[in-house]
Amino acid sequence: MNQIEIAFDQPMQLGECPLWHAGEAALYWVDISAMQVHRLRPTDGVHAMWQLPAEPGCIGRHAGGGLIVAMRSGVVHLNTDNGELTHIADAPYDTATARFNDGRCDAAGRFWAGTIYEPRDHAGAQLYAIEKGSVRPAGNPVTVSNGLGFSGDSRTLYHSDTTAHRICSYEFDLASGHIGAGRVLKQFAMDKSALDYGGRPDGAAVDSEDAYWCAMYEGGRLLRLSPAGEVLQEVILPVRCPTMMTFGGADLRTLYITSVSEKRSAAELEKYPASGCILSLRVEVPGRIEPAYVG
Ligand SMILES: O=C1O[C@H](CS(=O)(=O)O)[C@@H](O)[C@H](O)[C@H]1O
Repeated sequence: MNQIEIAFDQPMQLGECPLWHAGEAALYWVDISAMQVHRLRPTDGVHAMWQLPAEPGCIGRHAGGGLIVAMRSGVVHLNTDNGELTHIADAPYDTATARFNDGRCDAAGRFWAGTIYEPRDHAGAQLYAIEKGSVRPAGNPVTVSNGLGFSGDSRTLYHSDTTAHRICSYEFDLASGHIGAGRVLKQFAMDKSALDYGGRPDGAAVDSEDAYWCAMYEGGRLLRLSPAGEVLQEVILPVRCPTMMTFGGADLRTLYITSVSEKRSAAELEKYPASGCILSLRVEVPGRIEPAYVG
């Protein structure tokens, strides 16, 4: 197994949504709690940060340049040249109890963003498709929407509910954006106090062999699952709460992983001093270039 390295050593509070921009050879990600978007050019270490007025749950490349950003308060375009924000869509939920969470673009140029229902007492969150500035709910209600991904042929959509410890796969029609029949890809054990607790599924990325990489929050590991849900590989991490990964580098074989430092115990942070940092790991099978939002 290749060595895990620290790609960016300033800890994020709630690092999420790493996104490789191949055209810029740069890694973007968000710190949700700090209300920031970050960019790092790994070749020369140049780093930039944009401070936002609300928590960004997820980002995608925008075909016109810059990023689409799903913030608690609504969806915006971030001009990464001058920092300007332009409204795309209102938040389709009560911003007092929910915010956008994990998301990514599909190959037809839609942006998919799910929400997190913060009281976490019922499935009050939802996945949304954002297309030409309009937002529509899609898929089954969840409590914490996460793990969105697409197979290479775009005929499968992956989606997880972190709270339910469950990853599902659905039939997907790229032309219409319709989500069809689903099945459970993997159900994880839910007893958080068990000594062998392995964590719950957070963000994900699908590689070019259509394996589903999944960050196991509070599990301190990544899993690589086959399209049938078998565990093909496990990677133990030097953090307990990884949140998501993306494939980057010129060959798309560097996995960049975000993680969390906020609301973790002093003992955990002492044991895992890399908590919140951006980790990287060389892998055998490359990922794919992330599609962009076409507006
Ligand atoms: O806020 C977040 O927290 C969840 C983890 S959990 O709800 O506490 O289990 C994480 O999955 C999510 O991505 C993050 O935004």
